[in-house]
Amino acid sequence: MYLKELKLKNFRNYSDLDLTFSPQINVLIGENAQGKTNLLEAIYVLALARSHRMNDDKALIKWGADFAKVSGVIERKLGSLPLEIILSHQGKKARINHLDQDRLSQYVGQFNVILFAPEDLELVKGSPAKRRRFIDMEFGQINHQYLYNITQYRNILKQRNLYLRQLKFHEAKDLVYLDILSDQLAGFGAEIVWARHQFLQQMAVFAKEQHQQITQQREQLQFVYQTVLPDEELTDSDQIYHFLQDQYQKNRKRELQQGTTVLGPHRDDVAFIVNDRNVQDFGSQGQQRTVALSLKLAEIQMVKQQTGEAPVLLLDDVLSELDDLRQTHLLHTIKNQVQTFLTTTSLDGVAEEIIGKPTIFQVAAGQVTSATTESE
Ligand SMILES: Nc1ncnc2c1ncn2[C@@H]1O[C@H](COP(=O)(O)OP(=O)(O)OP(=O)(O)O)[C@@H](O)[C@H]1O
Repeated sequence: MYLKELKLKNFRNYSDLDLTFSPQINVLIGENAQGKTNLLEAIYVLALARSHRMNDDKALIKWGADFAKVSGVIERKLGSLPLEIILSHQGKKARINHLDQDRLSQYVGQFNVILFAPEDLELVKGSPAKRRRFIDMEFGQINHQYLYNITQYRNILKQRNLYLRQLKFHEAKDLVYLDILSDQLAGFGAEIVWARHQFLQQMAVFAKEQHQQITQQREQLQFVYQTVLPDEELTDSDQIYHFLQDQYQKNRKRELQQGTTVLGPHRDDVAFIVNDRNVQDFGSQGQQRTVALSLKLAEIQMVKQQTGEAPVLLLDDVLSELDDLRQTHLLHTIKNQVQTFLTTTSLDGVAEEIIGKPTIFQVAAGQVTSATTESE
């Protein structure tokens, strides 16, 4: 799939923008703070109905404006698809083919994007929350049910934690209500753990292959999913459900003392093992970066496998962070296969023989001009 057209109205520093893109490589070139990342963010918002850099949608609305609109046309095997996201101070609206969508979990997944930014290079050594978010955003794009379960889990977890606090401070005492919440949480939690287990197993195969190629067979990458039960003991969602229920009973005293839910998929993590050692603790910065790159490339393959189409790749100033070997591997893998948007302040140092003849856009102070493509 690829993004053919993008229109922005009052999005960040863009008042009005209307662009048509190449299905291959699009380079957004400009000085710092001109709006290159804002443009990638708009594409991300069109795909996932939320920003990759913040939770507050209001920050996306141009200062002083009442609303922001991002619309685009996606070309897929089945034809063109218009998508639209409208953000206002009252909330957000999503439209597929000009029709309002009631549920954002239904909207997400029409347009698949993979974003790779310098902060992703921190994925391996960053906090577990970053890795959970990575799994949720990537898996959520290709599985509506997963996204729905995550939303439900978060809502119930919030209610349950609130209720545990009330019990802790003796503002409530009905333990039957706690049982009801525990049962609901165990239900959604079990589905999430089982889905993550399966997703990570599939993704590990692709990531291992990518990692081997980048390191010229020197390194073996493995994933270890760290959840409520050891990875190898997970058999199905029913088993996890009963296990969680049992654990909530066993930990009741502790939860009442702490006033919070002490276990469940909201505490999950994943460890990346290279040649039998955890890269988070023992890997060099270079090895950690290779893992991050292998993960991103594995995601592209996952989306392709699940949807039958390649996603769109957004590279936010990341090429300059990769050495020649990794840069070459990345560009070779995407060449002629994946529509790519790449932001940079300069193309100097980017392997020209691989990047080929991209379509270039100049970005300056919220204005984008199409520079002559080198192929013309
Ligand atoms: N809601 C908003 N309304 C108007 N302008 C905004 C808004 N949010 C951010 N900006 C402006 O957008 C600009 C930043 O753009 P962006 O983050 O896309 O930079 P960039 O071109 O990617 O630069 P860099 O290379 O430094 O990452 C800043 O000038 C900032 O003031």
